[in-house]
Formats: sequence, structure tokens, C-alpha cells
Amino acid sequence: MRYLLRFLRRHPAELGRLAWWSAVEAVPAVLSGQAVAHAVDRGFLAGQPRTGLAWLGLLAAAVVLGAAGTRNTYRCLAGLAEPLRDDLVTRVVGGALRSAAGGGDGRGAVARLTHQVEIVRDTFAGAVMTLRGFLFAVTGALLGLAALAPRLALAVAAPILAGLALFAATLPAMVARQRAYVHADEELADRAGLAFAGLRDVVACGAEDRVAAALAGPVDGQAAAERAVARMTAVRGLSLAVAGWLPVVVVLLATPWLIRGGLTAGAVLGALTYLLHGVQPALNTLIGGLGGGGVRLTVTLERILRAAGPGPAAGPASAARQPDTADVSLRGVTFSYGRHAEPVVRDLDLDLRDGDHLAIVGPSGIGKSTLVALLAGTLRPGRGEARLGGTRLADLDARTLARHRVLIPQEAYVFSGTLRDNLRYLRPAATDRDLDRAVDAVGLRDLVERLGGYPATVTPDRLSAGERQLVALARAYLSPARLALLDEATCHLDAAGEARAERAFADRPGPLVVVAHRVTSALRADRILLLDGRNAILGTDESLRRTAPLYRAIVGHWDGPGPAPSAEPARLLGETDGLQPVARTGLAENGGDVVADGAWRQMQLRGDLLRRHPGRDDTEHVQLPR
Ligand SMILES: Nc1ncnc2c1ncn2[C@@H]1O[C@H](COP(=O)(O)OP(=O)(O)OP(=O)(O)O)[C@@H](O)[C@H]1O
Repeated sequence: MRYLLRFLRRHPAELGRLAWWSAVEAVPAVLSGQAVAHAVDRGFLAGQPRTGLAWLGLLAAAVVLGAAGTRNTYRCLAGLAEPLRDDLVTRVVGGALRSAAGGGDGRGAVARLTHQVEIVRDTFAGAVMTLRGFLFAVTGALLGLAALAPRLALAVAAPILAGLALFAATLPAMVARQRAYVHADEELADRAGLAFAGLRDVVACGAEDRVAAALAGPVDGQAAAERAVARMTAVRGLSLAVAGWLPVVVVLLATPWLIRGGLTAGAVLGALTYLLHGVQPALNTLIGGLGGGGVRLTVTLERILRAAGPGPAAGPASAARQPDTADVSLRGVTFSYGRHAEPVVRDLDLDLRDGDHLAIVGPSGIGKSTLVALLAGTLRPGRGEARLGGTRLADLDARTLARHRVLIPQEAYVFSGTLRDNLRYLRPAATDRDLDRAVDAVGLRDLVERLGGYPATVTPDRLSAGERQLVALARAYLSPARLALLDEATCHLDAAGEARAERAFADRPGPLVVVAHRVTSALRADRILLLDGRNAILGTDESLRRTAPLYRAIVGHWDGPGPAPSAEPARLLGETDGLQPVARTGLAENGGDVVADGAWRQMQLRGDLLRRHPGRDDTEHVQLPR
């Protein structure tokens, strides 16, 4: 309201013109009762029909004059509504640009807010017309009535004022309910829009019931908000009944008394004319117009001004931060799946730069996928900090994350649809040329040709696990994200297929992290991160073979059963020459357990261990030499 009042104060000339033409428009309202009263009393009842017709003719002329006034009020209205729209569009675009400069989605804001600007412009114009129409028509009618029958004017003014007071008292509640309705409506639209956009994935994952349950709340919320608005509409009807109809009843009930008091039949008819053709339509328009459009105006305007606010910080999407590069840094990262659970990743430091190629190696269940999820930002560290391009991963929203990193899990996601849609899933604007490049790079060409090209429909369960992985790899290769995380994403490919796909990703800009499934995969990487459940050790194949028995055990397992490593137990587990420790634990320093019993079990290396330590009967724990 403050904004609108300030705006109106800045346009006094337009307001003056509008008032003048509104007064002209109200001439028939002022004359109507008088003309009817005189036409009856001095004309038709006095046996002077010509006089009666002359008064009616005068009223008709006043109506023509009023129509000219109405026409000009619309011209004046444009002089207010268009500058208001210009002012709002300027604010909206300014706010959106500031937001876009801060990394937000400026285009979306412009599209959304310009639509709302049109709503404000229309409802503002409606509210101005309604208000000034009401003021002039009711004032004119009451002045005419006061001239015709002063006591009657006083009697009808009371219910009119009572009805208006009731309306004014309920207006804030109406605004609140309308605002709640708009919010509920928007929330439902947002949630439903999200669900519809992901419908294919929802069906593919069998999450229909879950999504339906998640949408049930907003649907109920919107229905409740709409019922509350409907209840307020009933209150609006009551205000209209009191202000519009009660005065008519008052006149009818008072007629015998008024006639006895000297009021003529024509004057009574004139009074009814003022009420039924002047006051009542004006009230109807005011209560209906302000109760609906006016409330919508207030709520929508409030949203625009808040979203388009003055500073960059107020922009709707300005909070969405963007990483500068695809560099990754983990500092002291510790993560466990439950508050009292043993950490899966503990106190880990790691840096990845553009062009780095890191392989993660470790026994099954040791935390490789967990670490990848921490790097991808799908899990958040319990302690420590994970950053992508200098920004905390926790501060990046899902959309931003998707633009900067791509994670390909072991279970490749392929949906029923065309091959083109499957491949363009992470980059919808990709051309067929882009697709060709990705397809050739990861080795998907044979499958594309066998299926019949990009328009061919893909049925996921008719593809082999390896073929599905190739589709997922090509899709990830195409994605705009620079950081690529392959979590055993090539485990169903043969060694040559895996080599080709990994090389393609290594040649792509940005860091590459691969959870190694074969020794060759680890060999291709510049650095290898060995996870053993307590320590994480960074090295190369050469340094880890030389000094990390667990690595030798894993690699030996991959290479096939062979003779047990010849190193003595002390050297097997204790030496870390040439390795860069990236995680520290007190246990490692004071010679505690280095291999978690669960990890050994999951490695199914218990046999190996027993072979290496034939004297031990406790296979659960292996102690470091002190
Ligand atoms: N959502 C979860 N909730 C609880 N524990 C989990 C969850 N996901 C994994 N874990 C546990 O965390 C540990 C590490 O699991 P993770 O999947 O990271 O290991 P991994 O090294 O990738 O295993 P694999 O090589 O078998 O894929 C395991 O003990 C696992 O049981």
C-alpha cells in the first residue's frame, strides 16, 4: 500500500484528470433520483406527462454525459497503470539481472515476475476504477438523496456505513487468506512441476506412491486455503447485504411514516432510485472488486517487490553459489552413517586439480562409494570440509552440483525412451554431432548402429549390463560437468572397453576419480588412494606395491591366486615408505589395528591371511609391530 500511495503521489496531474472525469461520470448518479422524483411529482402524477418526459429526457442527457466521462476516465487510467507497469518491470528486470550476475537464474525470474507484473497492472487498474467509481457514485447519490429527503439520507447512511465498516474490518483477514492461498497454490505448482518433470524417473524407480504421498500435503493445503478464501467470500456477501439492501428495506418500512411526514411518492421513488441505481451497484463493485482483485493486487505486488528487492542479496536466486573451478579439496573429512557408528571415512585430506586422474582402491565395503558420494556432494561430511572450486559442496544446490560434477554409479540408469533422450539427459541441448563425439569416445558406436540410431527406442531390460553402462558413460561424457566420478561404472565392460572409456574420461577436461575394479584401472591413474578402513594412503602403483601389503593383496586377488607375498609379516603391514599418508588416526600412530575385521571378511581374504600368518589363530585382528 505504501508503494502504491507513493506512486500515486508522484502522478498528481493524472489523478486530477481522473477525478474530473469521474465527477462527470457521476452526474447521472447525482441527478437520477431528483429527475425521477420530479418526473413523477411534477409530471406524471400532476397530469403533465410532457414535464415528466422532459425530466426523464434530462436524465437521459446526463447519462450520455456520464458515458463521455466514463470514456475519458479510461484514458486517464492508462496514464496511471502504464507508468506503474514500467516502474515494476524496471524493478523486476533490475532485480533479475542482479540475481543473474550473482549466479542465479535471471531468465526464470524475468519470465515469472513479468507475468506477475501484468496481474498487478490489471488489478491496479481495476482497483482504481472501482474505488473512484464508488466514491463519486455514492457521494453523488447521497448528496442527491440529502437534497431530496434529508432525514431519509441520514436513515440510510447508517446501514451503508455499518456494511462498509464490516467489509473494512474483514479486509486484512481476506488479504491474509488470499496470501495463504497464493502461497499454497505456488507450493503445489512447484512440487507438482518437479514431480511431473521427473515422472519418467519416478516410474523407472517405482517411486509413484512416495511421490503421490509427498504431493498429498500440498494438495490438501491448497484445498484448505481455497475453502478459507470461500468462507471470506461469504463474509463479503454479508457486508453487501447490510450496506446495499438494508437501506432499501429502511426506505420501504419508513414509507408510510415518510408520506405522512409530507414526503411525496415521487421523492420515495427518487430515493429508491438513488439506492438501487447509485449506491447498490457501486457497493457491489467495491466489495466484489476490492475483495477479489484488490486482495490479489496487494499479495502479488508484495511478492514482486520482495523478489525484485533493491540489493543483490535480495535477488531470488542470488544465494545459489557457483564453484570457480572443478578443483576438489577435502580437509579433515570424517563421515559415518550413524551418530554412534564407526566412521567409514576418517580425517581425510585430499586435493584434486584439473587433469588429475585418481583411482580409489580398497576392499569391498571399506568406503569407496561413500568417499565418492562425499566428493559428489550427495553425502555431507560429519566433520571437516569438502569443497568444489573453492565453494563448500554443502552450499551448492542440486542444480548447480549437476552442472559441475557427474557421478556414474555401478548400476547404470537407462530409461525407456529414445537413445537420444537417454544420451542428452544431462545436456538437453546437445546436438547429434555432440552425441557422435561422446559415442565414439566411450565406444558406444556398435550399440547405436545395432539399435538403429539416436531416434531408436531403448528398452532398458533388453540391454546387457555392459551396454547400459556404455549408455550411462556416454551420457556422463556429454554432461557439462567437469569433475567426473566413476564408481565401478565400467565393471560390466571387458578390459578393452573399460580402458577405452576411462581414457576418454581422462582426456576430458576436469579431474577424474575412478573406483578401480581391475588392476589396469588403477594402473592408468596418476595417483592411487588406498582405503583400508582406518588409514587412507595416497601413492602410485609402484610405491603401494612396494610398501602396502593390503594393496598387494588386492592386486594379487585381481591378478588371480598366486604365491603369497614374500615379505615378512612385520614388513607386510608396517612399512609405508614413499607413501603420502592422507588420513591420520591415533591407532595407526600407536600401532593399533590397521585392518578392520569386517573389511577383511568382505574381502574374502581370510584364507590369504591365514596363509600369510599360519601361526595366528585370531584372524579377526592383525597388529602392527610396535
Ligand atoms: N546408506 C547406508 N547406511 C548405513 N551404512 C551404509 C550405507 N551405505 C554404506 N554403508 C556401509 O558403509 C560402509 C562402506 O560402504 P561403501 O558402499 O562406501 O563401500 P565400498 O568400498 O564402496 O564397497 P563396494 O566395493 O562393495 O562397493 C559399508 O560397511 C556399508 O555397509
